[in-house]
Amino acid sequence: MLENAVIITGAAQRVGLALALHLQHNGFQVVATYRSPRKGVEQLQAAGVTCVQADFSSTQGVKTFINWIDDKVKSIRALVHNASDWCAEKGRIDAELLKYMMQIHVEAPYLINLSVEDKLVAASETADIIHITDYTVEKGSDKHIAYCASKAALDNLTLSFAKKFAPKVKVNTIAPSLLMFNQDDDEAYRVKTLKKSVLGIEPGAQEVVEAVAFILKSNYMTGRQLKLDGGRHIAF
Ligand SMILES: NC(=O)C1=CN([C@@H]2O[C@H](COP(=O)(O)OP(=O)(O)OC[C@H]3O[C@@H](n4cnc5c(N)ncnc54)[C@H](OP(=O)(O)O)[C@@H]3O)[C@@H](O)[C@H]2O)C=CC1
Ligand SMILES: Nc1nc2c(c(=O)[nH]1)N=C([C@H](O)[C@@H](O)CO)CN2
Repeated sequence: MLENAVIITGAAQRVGLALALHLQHNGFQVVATYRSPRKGVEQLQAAGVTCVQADFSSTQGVKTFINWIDDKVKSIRALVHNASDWCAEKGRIDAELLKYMMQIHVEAPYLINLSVEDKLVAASETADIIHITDYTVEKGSDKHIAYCASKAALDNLTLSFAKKFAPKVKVNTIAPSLLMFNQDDDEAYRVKTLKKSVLGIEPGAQEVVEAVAFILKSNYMTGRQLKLDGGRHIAF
């Protein structure tokens, strides 16, 4: 069974992939979830990461992953809830969209956290849970309403689980604004988005890698947020 595992959800691409490879190369035993085979999964496997197929869009999918952890993992050093789907309303009035956003951003972290408390406490040092949210939690979003509400709920889980799991487990939020554009983001969108912060850059996945590294080394931060937003809150 895996000991002191670092579990990262949705780690087959972009931020999760960069984080998983960094931590694996730095001596941690990483477990990465993915939905569909792709180049990133091959990269992770080549680096020695344990890759697990998991889809959190249903309660059964979450429970299947929890059962895998129960069978294969003795203790957990860190649990990073990175898996996410950035869905916009696009004019839809759709209860299913809100349910889906709450399913993957809230129910999955909630059930997984509650189910693995014993394995977090069994780690050889203080363990960490990290919830990756979004800057828009503090401002709202008129285009990603359900997404933003679900990330706000995820941020609130940080407060509850930090209280419930102290002192053996620290629980914190990383709240980014722009990290990485998507391939289909056009030039006009990129220019507009970069102007939203006073630093005006696309920092890339490394910003989250450094933030996670800080939290893992911290002995005194829990129930708090690291806001990685280029000063977006003071831009206007
Ligand atoms: N990129 C950015 O600029 C910003 C990102 N964030 C947050 O940072 C984190 C990382 O961002 P980024 O790398 O862009 O994320 P992605 O949009 O690339 O998604 C990360 C992963 O989530 C997984 N995922 C999506 N839906 C499900 C599901 N139903 N079940 C299981 N896994 C799922 C996907 O795994 P798979 O591909 O294997 O299906 C995907 O690889 C996210 O939480 C995001 O909300 C916040 C602000 C800005
Ligand atoms: N799961 C994801 N969440 C978010 C993404 C993404 O690509 N995947 N991207 C953003 C944007 O970069 C936004 O922060 C700036 O336009 C937000 N969340």
